[in-house]
Amino acid sequence: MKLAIVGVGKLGLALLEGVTARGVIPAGEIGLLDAHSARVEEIAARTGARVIGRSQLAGAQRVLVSLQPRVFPEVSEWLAQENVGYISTMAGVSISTLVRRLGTQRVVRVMPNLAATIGRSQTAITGPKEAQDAGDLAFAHTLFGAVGDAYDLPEHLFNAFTGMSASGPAYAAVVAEALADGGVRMGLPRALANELAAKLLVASGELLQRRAHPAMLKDEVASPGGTTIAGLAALENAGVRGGLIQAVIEATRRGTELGRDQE
Ligand SMILES: NC(=O)C1=CN([C@@H]2O[C@H](COP(=O)(O)OP(=O)(O)OC[C@H]3O[C@@H](n4cnc5c(N)ncnc54)[C@H](OP(=O)(O)O)[C@@H]3O)[C@@H](O)[C@H]2O)C=CC1
Ligand SMILES: O=C(O)[C@@H]1CCC=N1
Repeated sequence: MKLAIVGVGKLGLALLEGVTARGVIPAGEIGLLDAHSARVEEIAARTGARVIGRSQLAGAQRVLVSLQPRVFPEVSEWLAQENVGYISTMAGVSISTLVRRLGTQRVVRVMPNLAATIGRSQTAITGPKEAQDAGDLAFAHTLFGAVGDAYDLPEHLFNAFTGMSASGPAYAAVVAEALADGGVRMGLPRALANELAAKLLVASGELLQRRAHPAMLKDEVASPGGTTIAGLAALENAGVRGGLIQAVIEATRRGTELGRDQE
């Protein structure tokens, strides 16, 4: 078994779908372990991966830990195996905590996001020299490179990356929902407003990638004395920029707290 995924929840499933769709690892070489046995049986049947139990973990070359941080202390008792490399997606959980609880230096800390399911995650990766020497870091780069962009990131920036990029799809969802609400408030049908909001976020993201700075796109859209600048002035009055900045600050702080809880 090349990879065991422990915790096949929202992120574990997104990664499994992204990885199997791209054929990085044959589905039959992936084991799935989760608390919800019926759900994971269905996922296994759909993807070609197989359900495994705790006793089969030792047969995995690498284990992807995609559990909530709060369950890690208890779970690490049976998760720890010899000659296995670990890759953790858990927000806030540091390399030193992973090493201590898993009893090995072969640990890689990653931070992807839900866009892995469509091959567009942005994933931060870090790990100690032992993980590099054992090929675990290279494996993580291959895995996450297949489901989006993979970045080497120093560990001290992981919580910031988490608070911005991993939490980011939720912020984008709130922006989309609020824009659609505005459209509905002004008379657009709900289904059309939701569709427009999602598509304009996708298209705006692509336009932003072709510009050196987000302000360039804003300035191109806003005609002097026109509609957009009236809307932008309202956003400034409402403190939307400050709200988004604060969201990243608070999410980053929460990552630090989650890490402290594990010490
Ligand atoms: N969701 C996201 O967008 C992202 C999440 N992450 C990180 O990834 C991790 C997983 O997140 P997410 O997928 O959202 O979480 P979920 O809660 O959706 O998934 C965790 C899964 O693990 C199961 N589980 C709980 N306890 C055990 C156990 N003892 N043995 C086996 N399985 C168990 C859960 O079951 P049950 O529901 O019964 O608890 C659930 O199915 C977190 O640490 C999070 O910080 C990182 C980046 C993005
Ligand atoms: O909200 C969380 O804690 C996880 C980590 C980043 C995205 N979801």
